[in-house]
Amino acid sequence: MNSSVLLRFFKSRKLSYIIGFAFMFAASFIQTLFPKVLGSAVDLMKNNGFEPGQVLTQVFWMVLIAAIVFLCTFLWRNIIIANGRNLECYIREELYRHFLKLSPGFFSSRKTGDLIAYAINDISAVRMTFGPATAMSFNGIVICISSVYFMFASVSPSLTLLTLSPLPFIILLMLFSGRKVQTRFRIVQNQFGAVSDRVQENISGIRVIKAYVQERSEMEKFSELSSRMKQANLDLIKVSAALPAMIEFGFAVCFVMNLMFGGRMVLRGEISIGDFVAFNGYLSLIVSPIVSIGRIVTIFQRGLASLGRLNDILRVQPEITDLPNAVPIQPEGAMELRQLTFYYEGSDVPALHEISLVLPKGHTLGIIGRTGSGKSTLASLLFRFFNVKPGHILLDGRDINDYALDPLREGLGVVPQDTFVFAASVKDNIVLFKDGYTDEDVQHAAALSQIAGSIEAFPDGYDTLLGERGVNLSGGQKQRLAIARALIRKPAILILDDALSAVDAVTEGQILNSLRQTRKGKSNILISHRVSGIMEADEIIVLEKGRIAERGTHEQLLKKGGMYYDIYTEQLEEGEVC
Ligand SMILES: Nc1ncnc2c1ncn2[C@@H]1O[C@H](COP(=O)(O)OP(=O)(O)OP(=O)(O)O)[C@@H](O)[C@H]1O
Repeated sequence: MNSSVLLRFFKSRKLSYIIGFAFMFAASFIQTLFPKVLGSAVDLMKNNGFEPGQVLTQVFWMVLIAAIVFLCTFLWRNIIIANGRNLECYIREELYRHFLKLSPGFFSSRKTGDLIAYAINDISAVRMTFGPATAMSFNGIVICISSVYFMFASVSPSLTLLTLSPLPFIILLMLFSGRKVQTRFRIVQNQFGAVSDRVQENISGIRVIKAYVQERSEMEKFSELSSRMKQANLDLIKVSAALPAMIEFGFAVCFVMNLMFGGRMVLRGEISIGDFVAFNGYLSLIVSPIVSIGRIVTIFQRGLASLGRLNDILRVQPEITDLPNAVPIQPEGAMELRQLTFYYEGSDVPALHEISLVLPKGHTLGIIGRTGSGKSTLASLLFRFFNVKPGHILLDGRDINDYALDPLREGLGVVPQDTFVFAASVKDNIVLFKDGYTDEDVQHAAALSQIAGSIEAFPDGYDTLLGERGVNLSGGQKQRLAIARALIRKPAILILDDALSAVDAVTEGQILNSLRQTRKGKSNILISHRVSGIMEADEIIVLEKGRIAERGTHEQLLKKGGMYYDIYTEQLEEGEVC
């Protein structure tokens, strides 16, 4: 998938790449004409009674060469480097699109920090490889080949061979140290990952750390990680610092050899002084591309490693997708579960076991049960966050797997246990960045969920920023905001997953009252630990270890005197039921 992403990108920008590389070729090649013209000018000046006009012509050529090289370099840099940025943006969007397609199970098995690293570090490494590093390689190859050609063809083959004889050693040395640098660099990167993971985890869990007075021990662990990272960096510097010095030494040997052997050839009249100057110019021209080889190899190694990592991620297939003949319609509100059994991956204990029930359109189902009894699992199966075999969940008589995912989820509304607040305005948090809702719709949804008063007390009302950059909400306020978010969409089936646990009994009553009045003809599934949250439902099921232990209306269940009755009396004594 990923190589085709690269190919698709290159194909879509074929023309600009061809133009960019043409300018780059022109710049690199024309640059190598400069030492030759300089040499000719020196030869002209050396002769007695030289013609100033002839020298001026050479000067003109030199200025023209410099101007063309400047222009071509400016153009190719703009085209190729800009294409690198476009590639980065293209892959990042592909990756993000892919992330959005992946099923929740994928995200629970990966670290957030790792996924962020894909989107930032790896994509940036790929950009460096297929942008600047590729350009530098091409540029360097053209400069080196044409410089060596001119040294060989227009100065002296024997001098070229002699002077460049240290080059293979320099290149071998660079490749050898490059590998060492690469290994040590990988250790630095791993240490960096460990440090940033720790920082991220500690910042997210700062309240737990403080509450359990863990600051000192966390600091000690962090210091150890930080020292390891420092040591890894020092080890890297030992190799990387020696490399440029060794390369410079190698080139110094080349220049000294040119001075010795080239100088002798000038004295013997085998080459002109202008040739000697031109030769020096070519030698200077190839220094920079050859010095860059090590860096380019490192960039390529990193880029290819990152491309491999991205490939692995992009190859992960979303577990939950539309069937080929999926129907693009929203459910209308009737639900039936037939012998629904569900195991989480890797678990041999069913989270739900042979659940059968019917929820007619417009009815309300209450689900109560102890923690871990399977309540939230049932809610997440309705959203197809996990796959269920055909025939076990039916919506309006149609198997849930036959629905296209988007309309299915658009027809459902959920208020999950853990409410997520985006770093955005209150209004955007309610409409979820969708157009098409009026201010009145937003205010109405907020009023129904009993949050309007709190919002209006905020400095900027519905425009108040929430989350990291803005106001922090209490647990109960967050829950009510999430209820407004679900209500505004007027879903055919509304699922409140313990969504009133953080509000007081009076507010809970008010919200349930609003629901009864505004959701006539629509279905609701109320999941709660508290009897008060579900007692008015048309049918209540009591879940116990994934099975339906009891079912009926509130009155029927009380009469039964079973588990529901026990929960009710327990909560009555604790004052949780009015
Ligand atoms: N993603 C998951 N992977 C594996 N097991 C899970 C996962 N989510 C829940 N479980 C397990 O499935 C069982 C049912 O969990 P579920 O969250 O549905 O319970 P619950 O009734 O909603 O609990 P609570 O009232 O505490 O929210 C539990 O044993 C739980 O450990």
